[in-house]
Amino acid sequence: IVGNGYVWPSPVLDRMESIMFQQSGLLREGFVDGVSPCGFGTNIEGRQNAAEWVRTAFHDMATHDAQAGTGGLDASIMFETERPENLGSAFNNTFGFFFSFHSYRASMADLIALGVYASLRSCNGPRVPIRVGRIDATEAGPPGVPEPTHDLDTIVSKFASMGFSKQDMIQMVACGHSLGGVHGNDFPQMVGSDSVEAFAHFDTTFANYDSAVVTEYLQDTTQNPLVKGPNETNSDLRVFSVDGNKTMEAMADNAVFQTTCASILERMINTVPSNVALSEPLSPLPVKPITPKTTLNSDGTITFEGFIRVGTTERNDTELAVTMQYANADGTTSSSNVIEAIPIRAQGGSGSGIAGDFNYNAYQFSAALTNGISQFNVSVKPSSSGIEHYDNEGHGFPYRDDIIIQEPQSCLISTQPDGNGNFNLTVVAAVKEKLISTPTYLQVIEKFPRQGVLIPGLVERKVEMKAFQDTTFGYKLLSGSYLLPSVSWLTEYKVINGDSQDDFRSTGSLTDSCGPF
Ligand code: HEM
Repeated sequence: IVGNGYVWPSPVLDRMESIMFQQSGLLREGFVDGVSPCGFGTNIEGRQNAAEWVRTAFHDMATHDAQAGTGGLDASIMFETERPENLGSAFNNTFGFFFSFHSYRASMADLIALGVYASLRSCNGPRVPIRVGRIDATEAGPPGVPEPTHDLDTIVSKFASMGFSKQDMIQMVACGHSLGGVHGNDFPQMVGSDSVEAFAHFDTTFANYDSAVVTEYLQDTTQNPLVKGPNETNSDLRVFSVDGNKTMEAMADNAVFQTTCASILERMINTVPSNVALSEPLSPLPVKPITPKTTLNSDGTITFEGFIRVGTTERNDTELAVTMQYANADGTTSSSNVIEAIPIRAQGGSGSGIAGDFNYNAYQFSAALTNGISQFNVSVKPSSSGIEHYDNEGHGFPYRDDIIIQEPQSCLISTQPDGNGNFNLTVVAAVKEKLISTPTYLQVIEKFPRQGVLIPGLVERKVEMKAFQDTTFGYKLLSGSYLLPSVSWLTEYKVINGDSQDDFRSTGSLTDSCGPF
């Protein structure tokens, strides 16, 4: 039995793991597209997304107050882009890309942290471990980002209040300024031009994550405008030389640079408000159920369907036979409780990412209600070696059937908005009769626009679901409707009753018409 990393399901971990590792091929998320290749900047002269993403993480973290345990990587910078300390379009460019990934399960702050990982990986840099669970701020925090005009004492004391020593400060600045540079339209006096195209890089290898920013500084061949520019704005020179170049000399070796930067940038992105508990570092699950779905049919059977993603990085073998052994609804099992998950043909059935490759298998299986499924384990049989068993850290992969969202009977009427431009969302769910005595809710994540902030806010809305149709199978069908503002048509919803729920689904997979049961 092979370890699974974390116990599935987990709303945040599942979502962030997919965004982090499913980059191309089948079921691709495409997060790394924004920083690939490393020098990429939406083909706009003077832009490098990878550099902007890393700078965004620093500016967001930099207002952390270590003593008070407030601020840090909490996406408060969304509200702070007008401040002089946050000059430039880097931040809103970054949010513009993260926009479509932001959800109830993927906080902007976690996406900013993941942005550092993706940027460095795309630029041949080290792997920065990614923990998740950051919580987004709902308003601006106090200012406090160091600026190039600040004197050394001010910069040192700002890093100290974030919780970083002088040596940490030197490392963090050098590790940041390996990518990108200074924009003429933000700092014309430093670049000698105020044009958008004028982009003075920190080192000659700005599209490769390496120690050139350090070695060129030590050899005095550097063109870094924060070293060679006007005295008033030479902050890199002041920072790098504060200990007589000791720290910079230690980082000159590229291998040392990589490990030093992985470690200091990890500390940077894990600088969070004290009420945030971060997860263990994410690694790709060796076996992961993707979008498992249940549907109650009018003949009294239940259909279970979804995908099983299997890691294939360590194998020289894509001929994998994948089966699921399931337990009935009452927990009993039998040797005939086996579902075959069939390799998907589209795109070779495979996907990959910066941390490895996957194969996807699909299953669709109908069972009599009396049997049902409560959980399953997965077996993988490679063509050339023994069978592997995956049991979700001993818990089995749970499959709950006390609440079933009925997508065929649910719909999102996007063709006929009401007078205020709202779309009607109707969700029908089959709910076990034993739950009917207490209320069942449709819970919708509504997005709302915020003044001066590119990214909409998220708020949980609840409506009680009403009786819709009886069945003779021990379930009642309930229906709930919610008017979604047009900015919010693509969002997540779930159905919940006490401890029972059918987890978040995307409104994107609903059609325009609610069908009959
Ligand atoms: C004393 C502290 C720091 C000062 C004064 C400073 C200052 C600056 C300035 C003036 C720019 C040019 C921005 C523009 O032209 O729009 C810049 C860019 C950048 N900074 Fe820093 N920085 C500091 C620390 C850091 C740290 C700790 C990191 C990350 C670990 C970082 C990452 C970056 C990156 C990646 C860019 C390039 C952005 C781009 O190319 O669009 N900086 N920094």
